[in-house]
Amino acid sequence: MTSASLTQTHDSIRAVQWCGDYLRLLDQRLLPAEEQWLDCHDAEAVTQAIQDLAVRGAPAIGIAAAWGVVLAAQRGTHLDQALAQLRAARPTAVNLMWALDRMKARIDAGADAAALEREAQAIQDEDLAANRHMGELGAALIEPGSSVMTHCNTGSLATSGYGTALGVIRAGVTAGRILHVYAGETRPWQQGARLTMWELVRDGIPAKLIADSAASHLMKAGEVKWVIVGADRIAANGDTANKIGTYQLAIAARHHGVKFMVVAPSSTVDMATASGDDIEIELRDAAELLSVAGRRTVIEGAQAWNPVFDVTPASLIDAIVTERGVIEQPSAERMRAVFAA
Ligand SMILES: CSC[C@H]1O[C@H](OP(=O)(O)O)[C@H](O)[C@@H]1O
Repeated sequence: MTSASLTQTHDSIRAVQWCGDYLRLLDQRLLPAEEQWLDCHDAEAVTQAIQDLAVRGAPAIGIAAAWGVVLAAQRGTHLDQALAQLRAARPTAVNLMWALDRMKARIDAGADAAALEREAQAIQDEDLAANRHMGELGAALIEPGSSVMTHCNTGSLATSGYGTALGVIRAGVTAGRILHVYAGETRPWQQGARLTMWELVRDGIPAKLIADSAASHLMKAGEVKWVIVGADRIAANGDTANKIGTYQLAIAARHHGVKFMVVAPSSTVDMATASGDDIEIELRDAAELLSVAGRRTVIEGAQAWNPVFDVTPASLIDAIVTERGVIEQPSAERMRAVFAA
């Protein structure tokens, strides 16, 4: 592990950086206390970084995995083995499988390490372009002068840059449509508190952190017009898997007349999965709930259940924004109209 000072600021933070023969990741386990870079020299190290959440966020783990395949090709590692290891790193975010399928197609077509490097770079570049386009599309839905709420971290750290839901927020702030942001802390890993607030404060975007359990109270007070979230997998009928706690935000939003927006690139859409019932939900170590910052906070002997995603039914979503356009009141038919092969 090496440390380096951040050379970029604001939405140009690039947390996943290809350095020619190794992959450099801004270690998200340590933010905001420390800005340290983790250098991965082989596919095993990339797999480990994904499993341990040094790199996280659906698009970012897909991009990192693509670079992991390049490292395997450069080092002459058995490619099928590297692909299998990377694919098994995390189960819910389909961007991981999407990126590996794309790399596998190039391998099957006879691509060498240089050609695979070009493919991984294309995956990374396309994600940035998609984020910027989604930012414009999503921001246009928001009434000028609004406050919004977000959950987890969907910004530059979770993508190739700019962000999905946080990209809409960035574009909305720039356009004067969003005046204020509320970020849920996102227990237990605190992506909202540690990462989203880090990005918002660095950008100078007016924002307040709230406890996850304050969300309904905030909505009842009429403080927010939209809840804007990312996604890890969107099924063919529009059901959306995202960070645990998203489902209860969608229920509360509908109850209080607050609009609910999902923002994700088309690489997050899984038309082979019929509905949210078919999405595998990642269960992580109970220790993530039983401790805070590595310090045990719950009595020894206590058990915990730690699903890290949940599924929001399409019926609770007002708009799904991808780089291909906006799907309002999503349904299987409306999804098919945009994503049918
Ligand atoms: C831009 S998608 C980010 C997405 O990733 C999060 O999960 P994790 O931090 O566990 O990788 C979460 O579901 C976010 O919405």
